[in-house]
Amino acid sequence: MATLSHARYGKANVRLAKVHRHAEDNTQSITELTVRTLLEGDIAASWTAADNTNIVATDTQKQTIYVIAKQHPVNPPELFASILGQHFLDTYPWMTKARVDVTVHRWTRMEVEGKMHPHSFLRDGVEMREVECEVIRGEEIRIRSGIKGLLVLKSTASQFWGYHRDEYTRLPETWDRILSTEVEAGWRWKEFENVEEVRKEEGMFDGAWSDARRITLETFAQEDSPSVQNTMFIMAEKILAAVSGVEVVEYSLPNKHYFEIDLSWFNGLKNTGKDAEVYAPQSDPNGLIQCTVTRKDSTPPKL
Ligand SMILES: O=c1[nH]c(=O)c2[nH]c(=O)[nH]c2[nH]1
Repeated sequence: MATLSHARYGKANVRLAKVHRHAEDNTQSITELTVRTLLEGDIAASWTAADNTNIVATDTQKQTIYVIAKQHPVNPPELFASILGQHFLDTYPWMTKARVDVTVHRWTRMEVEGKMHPHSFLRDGVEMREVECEVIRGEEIRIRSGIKGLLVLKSTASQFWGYHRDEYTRLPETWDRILSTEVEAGWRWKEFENVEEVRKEEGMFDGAWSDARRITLETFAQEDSPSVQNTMFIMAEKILAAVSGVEVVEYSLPNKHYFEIDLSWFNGLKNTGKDAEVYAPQSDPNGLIQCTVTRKDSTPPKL
């Protein structure tokens, strides 16, 4: 006989935008989100016995997302995710865990004739702010925040040498190369007792996001990088030093290679080493370098 060992379900890719009207200065702002909810609890009978009694339809979950977004703040996304997750547990006593993932899309205020425009925005890049949140009945609230899709490149001050060499090695050592990556960074918060505790600490979520983003960009730009590995570790160390509520920092960085092109076949044209100017950007394959950096002596949170 087979057993259902795990089941959860919900609505993914729920898109919503909320307009904030600021009466004081007659400006508006907008927050655009993609939300995913996943519920767990006493729901197995739907899978194993075709009994939907305890199934809160995924359509109901979607409608709930809209209603909660109307009734509560959607910023910071960590608080919105906690409120939504707690709502599902409060409303449906047979549910034991609500997982809520929120992606915030960029809308940056337009500058028009040298002034910030009151209600017009532009999408300046595909970078996203990410939140994963688990609200568990009788336990704590777990939150992981992050950045995705932040594409960066530096045209020098990146090296890679001293690595293991054997009969499979073709890569030449380099003391000057292009370095490019699409930043995926995440930070796991200490656990929160309840939504009230998340609300109390509301201000630190935006602060952590802007610190992590600033540290990532500054370190990338300023360090003469000996490897992606070392650069990402320094970024993570700095974030842990800057943001006290964070216990773990994770990075996942693709190494988006830019190959030198040997043009010596063309009348001895020099285009390698210190003469390199024209490069071939590679879409694949790419290096992929990941790390988890934990505050010393801390118990890492579970999410
Ligand atoms: O920063 C790097 N780390 C590596 O592990 C690696 N491997 C590689 O081929 N190039 C690079 N660059």
